[in-house]
Amino acid sequence: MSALIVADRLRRSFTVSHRAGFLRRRRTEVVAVDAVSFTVDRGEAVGYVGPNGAGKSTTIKMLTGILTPSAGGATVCGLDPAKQRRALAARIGVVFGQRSQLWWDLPLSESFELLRSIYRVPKDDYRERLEECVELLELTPFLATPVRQLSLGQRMRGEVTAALLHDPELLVLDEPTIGLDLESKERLRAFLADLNQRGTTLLLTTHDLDDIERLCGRLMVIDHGRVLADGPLGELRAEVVTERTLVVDLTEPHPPLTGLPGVREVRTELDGLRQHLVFGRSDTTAAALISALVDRVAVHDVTVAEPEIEELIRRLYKRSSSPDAMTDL
Ligand SMILES: Nc1ncnc2c1ncn2[C@@H]1O[C@H](COP(=O)(O)OP(=O)(O)OP(=O)(O)O)[C@@H](O)[C@H]1O
Repeated sequence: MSALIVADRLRRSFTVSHRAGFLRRRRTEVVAVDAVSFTVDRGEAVGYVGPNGAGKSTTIKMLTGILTPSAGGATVCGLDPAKQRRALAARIGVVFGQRSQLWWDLPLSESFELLRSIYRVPKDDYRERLEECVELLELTPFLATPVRQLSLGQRMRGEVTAALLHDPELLVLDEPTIGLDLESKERLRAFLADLNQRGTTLLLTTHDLDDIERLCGRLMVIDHGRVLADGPLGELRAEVVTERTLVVDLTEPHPPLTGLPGVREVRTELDGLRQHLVFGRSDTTAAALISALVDRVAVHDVTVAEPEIEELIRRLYKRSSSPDAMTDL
């Protein structure tokens, strides 16, 4: 696999001035992104997450050539975003949830037509791609509607189409599902997952962790301008989540199922009809526990409960702010 994005000690600071007395102002430096390095291979789908002000948008802006790094550098599609912004624009698609690349007073279809000529997309290629987006994102009912009259969900489907008309290798999305209702979110996620399956690389920032669960094979967690964790969701889970819970539904109520090997805690519900067995990841496996269980009781159903992704990220932050905190997870 070849690297499509290489960030090499990317840094960006801003000088902000604030009042420091009656007439005095003081200037301070805010480091938004602090020597961030990573690579993204062709075909990956990477979620870039972190709390407000972590440095996500600033990173994305540097990777797309909107902002120049204060130090370090990046290569995207083999180009330097800061120096070759126009050439890069022809190779990547960018969707900012909060900003539009469409013309507000024009019908959606005319915005697409304008973008076609700006990007000099050959007519046949354009028609083919547009038809595909129109079908998959169900744009037909509002193609003739001026953009200002579209709902947020309709506009976002239009934005994604606009970003794909020139067949980019990489699609960068900043909060693509923000403000959308559940159905629109799901439709957009399904479309993006399919696009990635067919080879388009995705890099997205999001606060909606269902986006990550659904779309991203890899998660990068950033805070205070630094990458705290980087890896597949499953691996990050295994790193910081030391306990799992087997939820067991029995065919009839039973006293707490204590004494099973590796089980640290038992909680019961419904008079013991449902039991939560908390076990150490390194002490036993769900499979071993289930086979020990069926020897003792009649089991109706089992599920393994993983902590929510929000909890996972909270633990990653906690781990980075205090390495000793791992012991009490
Ligand atoms: N143009 C700017 N001038 C001054 N400070 C800025 C500027 N842009 C960003 N910052 C600061 O840099 C830091 C990182 O901001 P950034 O927008 O990259 O974070 P973010 O992770 O995208 O946050 P959010 O999730 O809220 O969008 C913040 O402290 C922010 O206030």
